[in-house]
Amino acid sequence: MTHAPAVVVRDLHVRFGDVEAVAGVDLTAEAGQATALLGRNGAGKSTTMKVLAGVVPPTAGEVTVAGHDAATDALGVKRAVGYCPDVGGLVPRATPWEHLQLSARLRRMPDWEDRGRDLLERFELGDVAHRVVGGFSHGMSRRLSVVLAALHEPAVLLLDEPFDGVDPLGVDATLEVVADARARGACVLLSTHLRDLALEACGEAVVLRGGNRVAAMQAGELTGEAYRALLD
Ligand SMILES: Nc1ncnc2c1ncn2[C@@H]1O[C@H](COP(=O)(O)OP(=O)(O)OP(=O)(O)O)[C@@H](O)[C@H]1O
Repeated sequence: MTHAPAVVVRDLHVRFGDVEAVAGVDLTAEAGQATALLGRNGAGKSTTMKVLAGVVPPTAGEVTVAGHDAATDALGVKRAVGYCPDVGGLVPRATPWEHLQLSARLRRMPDWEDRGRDLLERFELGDVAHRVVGGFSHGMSRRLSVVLAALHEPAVLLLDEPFDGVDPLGVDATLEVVADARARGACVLLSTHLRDLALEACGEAVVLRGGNRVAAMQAGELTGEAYRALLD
């Protein structure tokens, strides 16, 4: 029996006014796989992630996420994914626990509390579970964003710059979340500038440049030299 890949992107274009943020990206990712999205500032990684999360519509091209067409079924896409955006997404006056409550309610999750508590502990946010996030450091906010993306064990986990400003324990907790997601058969896409961590977290790598995919390979093949050559 054949199965459809968890994520299919064909000739994706995203335009914001005069800016073509994504200019013909192709990407396929399977269940149980983790794929790193790499590329210089402005290469189109976050915009591609936003389309995969169902929060920005494709201007042209074909995008299917867990069987849902991003152009016509953005709600279906949102239900299938867990998304850690590159910035924002948190309510400054709410606590981590309230963020979890809201997320669980929106997704009609029964019995989420034990998993929520466990994730907060793994990301060392247990002690601040009832403190408003407005005063959180950048790294603490990033860690909470990963927790929120992972809470409902989504079919497709999208982590946009999850390591940005995060300390080594937070990095380890994030790597563990990626490994757990893969082990239960989820598809993971992770954008980062950190080649070493991309290699550690992911088996596949895709490099974007100027809104185009310039390479797709096994992560192990992405040597420092190869990566630098692809960025130029
Ligand atoms: N809402 C928007 N309006 C106008 N231009 C945008 C918008 N979002 C992104 N862009 C532009 O699209 C291009 C790609 O941006 P994107 O954020 O996807 O890149 P990135 O690879 O994630 O970069 P970084 O590594 O700096 O986060 C950039 O030129 C950016 O300025």
